[in-house]
Amino acid sequence: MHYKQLSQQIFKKSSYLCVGLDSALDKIPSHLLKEKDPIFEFNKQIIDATIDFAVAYKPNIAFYEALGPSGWETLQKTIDYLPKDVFTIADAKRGDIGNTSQMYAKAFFESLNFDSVTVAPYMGSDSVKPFLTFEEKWVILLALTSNEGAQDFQFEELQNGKPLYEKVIEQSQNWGSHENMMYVIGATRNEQFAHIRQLIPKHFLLVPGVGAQGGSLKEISEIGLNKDGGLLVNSSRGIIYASSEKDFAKAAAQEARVLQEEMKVYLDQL
Ligand SMILES: O=C(O)c1cc(=O)[nH]c(=O)n1[C@@H]1O[C@H](COP(=O)(O)O)[C@@H](O)[C@H]1O
Repeated sequence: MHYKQLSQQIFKKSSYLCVGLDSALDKIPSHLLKEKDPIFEFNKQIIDATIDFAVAYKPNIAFYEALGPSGWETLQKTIDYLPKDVFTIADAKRGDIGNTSQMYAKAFFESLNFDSVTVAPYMGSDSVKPFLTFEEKWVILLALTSNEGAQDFQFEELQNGKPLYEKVIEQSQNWGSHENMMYVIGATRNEQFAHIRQLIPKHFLLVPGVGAQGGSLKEISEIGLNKDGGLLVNSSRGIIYASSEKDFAKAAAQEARVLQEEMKVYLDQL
């Protein structure tokens, strides 16, 4: 998907919500377990219920890999089920020496036909660039993550006084452009958010960590939105596990609607 198409979808739906499909057999409602493919049935109902409120979907690949070969089938069915006008993110956090990254890119962009994949920057430019050679496909580079362990390396101060995550952002900018690269910035990082936005005013930011991890949609939106939208805010557990009963899809729709309605307020202020 092109930058412009994504931006148009955001204004059409008045939403920059990404629904995280972190779907696990021990978390989905028990009545679905009798289905042939319980996770696909769950995803299908979640997608149907939330599609009016979301512009992107992000299956976290770990949840599918954990199921073995059938998990990959479920993932493929889920991605095929999603309408073509939503932005799809393979949350796989990949990155390796060049020829291996090339294969990861083929797996997610050609075989599964995702629009984007999350990539770790640790191995440097030659591990990321192979992902950037595919038309209309995106790299979403981990920059400043939402988890506690982000303190271990990402905030490490370099000789020039800047934190490591800032170097990642600055150095990676010439690997691609704002039309094929996004950055992951955790919603729990609002103290750093304004400065990051200054460094990369045009890039889309994928922001996980609202809902279950406690990030504030208001603060992130006020700082992070730009004239093209510029944000994809993810919630996984807060939406998909809003209820563990038969009404789970309705409850997911309600959670997604609440986020979308708040997003509309911020978009209308642009
Ligand atoms: O790359 C990600 O999506 C990601 C980066 C990050 O810094 N923090 C983070 O939580 N995530 C992912 O975003 C999702 C967050 O899920 P919830 O906390 O349930 O909304 C999970 O799939 C995480 O793997």
